[in-house]
Amino acid sequence: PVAWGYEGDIGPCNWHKYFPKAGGKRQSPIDIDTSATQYDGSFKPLRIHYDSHMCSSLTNNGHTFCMSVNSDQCNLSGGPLEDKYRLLQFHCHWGSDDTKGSEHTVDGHQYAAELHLVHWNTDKFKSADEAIEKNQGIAVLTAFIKAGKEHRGWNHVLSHFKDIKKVQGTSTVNEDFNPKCLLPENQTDYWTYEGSLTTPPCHESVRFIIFKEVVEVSSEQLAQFRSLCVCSSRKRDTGEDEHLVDNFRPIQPLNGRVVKASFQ
Ligand SMILES: C[C@H](CNC(=O)c1ccc(S(N)(=O)=O)cc1)Cn1ccc2ccccc21
Ligand SMILES: [Zn+2]
Repeated sequence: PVAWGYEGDIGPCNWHKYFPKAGGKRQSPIDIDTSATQYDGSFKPLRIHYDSHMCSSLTNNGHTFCMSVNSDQCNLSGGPLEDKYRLLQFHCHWGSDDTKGSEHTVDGHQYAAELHLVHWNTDKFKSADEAIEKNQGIAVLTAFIKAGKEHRGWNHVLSHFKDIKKVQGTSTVNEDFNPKCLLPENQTDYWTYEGSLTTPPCHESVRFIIFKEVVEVSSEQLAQFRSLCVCSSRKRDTGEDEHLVDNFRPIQPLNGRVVKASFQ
């Protein structure tokens, strides 16, 4: 597989050379210009049904941490979605300090981090690997994260980070954890638009649902995101680990797409 990253020759400006879809017309992330969003009164309530008795595994894939979920009881439907989607994994994007890290921006404002809960369309496709590259195949519930008060739910995930500090590290998470606790309280106000995977191969298969309410975690918890290492144990010439930070893609052209709002 072709190596890609977030800086230098393998960075986002060159992804299109090996991953042609990265140069497509409906790429993500984007800036949400709230003065240009269109209210859509036809959306039904979002239905987010997750159970917490699901065995999951947490991995450092060298680009982010990924909590894989293998429960067929974690489903998403309603809102702008025509079909039923199943939770596959969740992960985050963050920066090297609290002033940057989210992928989407709102009126040009970038948050400290962004949570992606990735679901695949079980009505239209037989597997996640098929859905990942097809239109309407993927739905990503998205929450912005800012530095503030401690988030106790996040500690259930962060407590496993010491096992995945190095790339390809994996840890099994078998506790009574429901990822719904990572979402904001207000789940009726969101923006939604059709985009792409924000990492190569950047398939244009994603409907983003982005909550307006921002989730708070403490600065110490944000620092734990940054404790992950991007390389195996390759030391930089200065001898210290290379940390996994600034794993957010720059915003992409809207190309005439309209961002819908579930609220006025
Ligand atoms: C893409 C897939 C690996 N990438 C993702 O699953 C993924 C999910 C969500 C996002 S985000 N940040 O937009 O939420 C980004 C990437 C590998 N893979 C699996 C099947 C498959 C088929 C062809 C090519 C690659 C394939
Ligand atoms: Zn993501």
